[in-house]
Amino acid sequence: MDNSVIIGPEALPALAELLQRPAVSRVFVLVDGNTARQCLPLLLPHLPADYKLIEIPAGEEYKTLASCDTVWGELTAQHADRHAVLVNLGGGVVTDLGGFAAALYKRGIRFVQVPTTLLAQVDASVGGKTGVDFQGYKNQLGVFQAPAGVFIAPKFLETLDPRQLKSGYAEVVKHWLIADADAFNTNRRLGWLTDDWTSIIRESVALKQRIVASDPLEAGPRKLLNFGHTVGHALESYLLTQPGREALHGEAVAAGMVCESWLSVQRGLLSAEELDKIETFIFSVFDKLDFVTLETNAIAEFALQDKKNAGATINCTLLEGIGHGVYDQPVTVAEIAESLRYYHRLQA
Ligand SMILES: NC(=O)c1ccc[n+]([C@@H]2O[C@H](COP(=O)([O-])OP(=O)(O)OC[C@H]3O[C@@H](n4cnc5c(N)ncnc54)[C@H](O)[C@@H]3O)[C@@H](O)[C@H]2O)c1
Ligand SMILES: O=C(O)C(=O)C[C@@H](O)[C@H](O)[C@H](O)COP(=O)(O)O
Ligand SMILES: [Zn+2]
Repeated sequence: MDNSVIIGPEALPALAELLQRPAVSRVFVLVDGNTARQCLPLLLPHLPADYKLIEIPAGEEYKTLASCDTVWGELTAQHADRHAVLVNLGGGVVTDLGGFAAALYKRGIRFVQVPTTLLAQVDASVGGKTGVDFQGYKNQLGVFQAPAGVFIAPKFLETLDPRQLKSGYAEVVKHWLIADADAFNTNRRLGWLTDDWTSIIRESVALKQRIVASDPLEAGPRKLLNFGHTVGHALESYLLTQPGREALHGEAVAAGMVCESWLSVQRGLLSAEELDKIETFIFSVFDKLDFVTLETNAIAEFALQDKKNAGATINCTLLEGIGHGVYDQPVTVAEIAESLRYYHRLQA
């Protein structure tokens, strides 16, 4: 899968080189309303003069088939052929949706990822998972499809809102918790703010690539990358149904990691001391998500649609100690609801 990940100032010149190849008939650039204004100017010098822009509205609520319709409609109106390339310039919503739309248009055109949020640079642009939300369920429709390249310019982060930066940091912490205890322990002492995002991105991408290479289609070890997401996606999906209470993906995953760490303690896999370290670090970065005890059953039921499930069994990724994820651990809706009540009782 996408072995071609270029990180640093050389990323956009390398993209320009790819787009100039004779095998590329046309270049389309997918943006959302914010990346059109704040990221496109940095990319412009690296695009051919005759590129075409396709814009969708910003936000998770637009990660839908309706937005794909916009993309497919524009590609069709412009007579895009199979040699066209779609450049996805944005956060995880644009890279997930753009990759999915490209994979389906005329049974597949090439796409490249130019991630502009920390979350998309450390996680969403890498590994070939693409998709959209459907009927309120996260990434319910999607395909595994490798991009023709991933071009990561950390400079894009200069315009990113701090809340979005933190959201991306949750996936970095996830990578440490499942596979790198040393990095977790070092960074929890240093705190989350850094002036060297490039190193964090390089290490996170390398860690994710190693896991993806071992299991690109998520039959086994790739499920480690879903730590925090059984509960996190349930929370994110539930809160998306509550106007004004939406959580960012990373915020929901951060809460999910606390809940799933607690479940790991209940299974005897993780010690109470380790849970305490995880909670202390997570709450030093993230505010607690706001929900009430009465809502926990409704939230937990969203996990019945989790993609790791087998039949009626909800399979969760848990921690067998910090730095060691373990996948396919059955949990029940009642246990998930209990973990949410534990989270709710915690003092942030
Ligand atoms: N495919 C995967 O492996 C994978 C991994 C993790 C998350 N995801 C998905 O990614 C999505 C979340 O991605 P996200 O957090 O990037 O959200 P996002 O794409 O909604 O971007 C967050 C916000 O930041 C704005 N933005 C983007 N880049 C900017 C920049 N440089 N400066 C200023 N504003 C900018 C966007 O317009 C948006 O408003 C979720 O849908 C999640 O499910 C996918
Ligand atoms: O790359 C993966 O594999 C992941 O699980 C990464 C997750 O951070 C990401 O949110 C992914 O989109 C979740 O996928 P899903 O299969 O649970 O929808
Ligand atoms: Zn995620």
